[in-house]
Amino acid sequence: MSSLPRPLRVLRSARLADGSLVDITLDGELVAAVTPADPAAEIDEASDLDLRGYLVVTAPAEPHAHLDKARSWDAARPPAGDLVRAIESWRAFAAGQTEDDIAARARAQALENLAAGTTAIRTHVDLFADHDPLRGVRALVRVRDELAALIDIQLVALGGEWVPDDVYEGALDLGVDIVGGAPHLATDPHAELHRALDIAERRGAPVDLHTDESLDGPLTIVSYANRVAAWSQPRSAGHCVRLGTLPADELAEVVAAVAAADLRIITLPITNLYLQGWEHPVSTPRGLTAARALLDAGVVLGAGADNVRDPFNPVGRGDALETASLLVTAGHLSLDEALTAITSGARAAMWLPEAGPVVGARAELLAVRADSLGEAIASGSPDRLVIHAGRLVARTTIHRDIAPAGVAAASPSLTR
Ligand SMILES: Nc1ccnc(=O)[nH]1
Repeated sequence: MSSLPRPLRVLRSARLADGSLVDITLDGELVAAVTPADPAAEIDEASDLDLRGYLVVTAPAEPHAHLDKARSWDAARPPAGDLVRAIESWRAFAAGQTEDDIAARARAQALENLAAGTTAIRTHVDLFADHDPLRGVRALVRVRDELAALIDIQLVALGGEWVPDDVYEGALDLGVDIVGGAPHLATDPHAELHRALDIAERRGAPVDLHTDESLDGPLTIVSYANRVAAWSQPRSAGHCVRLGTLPADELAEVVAAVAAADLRIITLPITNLYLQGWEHPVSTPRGLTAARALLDAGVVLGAGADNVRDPFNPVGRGDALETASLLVTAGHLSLDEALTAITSGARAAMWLPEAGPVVGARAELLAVRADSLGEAIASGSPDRLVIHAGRLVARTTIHRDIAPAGVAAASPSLTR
């Protein structure tokens, strides 16, 4: 068993998103103090970090991943196209995938996300329709437990109408945390919605459903919101791209029901901009939820990447700053709103406790080399330090001392 990374004591001279320069004092897994930076303070190499030149934000969380599918694009060789095509390609490929194959890809993807600053991931795991429906679940339970010191992983059982109740229950018995599903894909979407919610209710489990992932298909989210409104257990809805194409009056009613139920929404711009709209070659309507209307109604909005380099999406870097950048360009969110969606919004959509550079919050922090939030989101510098539970768990380094003078001069963020 390898030892845990060292606990940190003080992060010196970090810039926050509001522009202030601070020292951040940690106490175990929590932030104990955030005080104006003291440039004269001694740096203790054993327990402090010198963060001059870095912006420090709450570590991103990925509220909706499919680690079991990640990194299968090259081997699966799917044709380009929409959601139905992606599901078929994935199923054909998954038939030949062992528990070890799935675990290896999932582990590699979780570590790529971690290196980019993500310290919590909620991943859906497919329940298969074949001879061994739970091999993906066993693989992901293993990866979650192996990486527990580095990253918090939540597991969602992703079934469909082909998955009997006892397979869902088997996944929960193996240690899956959350009931999932994709009712909009079923022949009777409302019956499938209520079946998933019945299982969650029976088990007292949280629920996180793929919801209305199409531009013009079924609308189930109002029934979902109404059914869970009085629940005590956590509930979230991913995708919700159907909301993005509703007329304003209908959208207002939907958003009101979602807000009243404290149903938390997870938007997934990278994958949904790829998957939806193929049937419209000109002025393609794109797959994004109604982010502005949801935020204006006070709904919790988290943002993630969804699929990474698999039959559902050939691209993606496992980097939440890429998601934030798309929220600015495709979703017209402000830089601050985009940051919130990938950090505290994503954590709230996962029903995780508050984290970030705030007294009393969990010490989940990302330091990225940048002078401002705009620079961090725009440049996505790979020069990052990642802190999970008060410990340094990942660090990428550019050797500035040996960078040729011309390079340093041309790129101010390479100089100290
Ligand atoms: N967007 C997605 C829908 C269903 N399954 C996936 O892996 N991705």
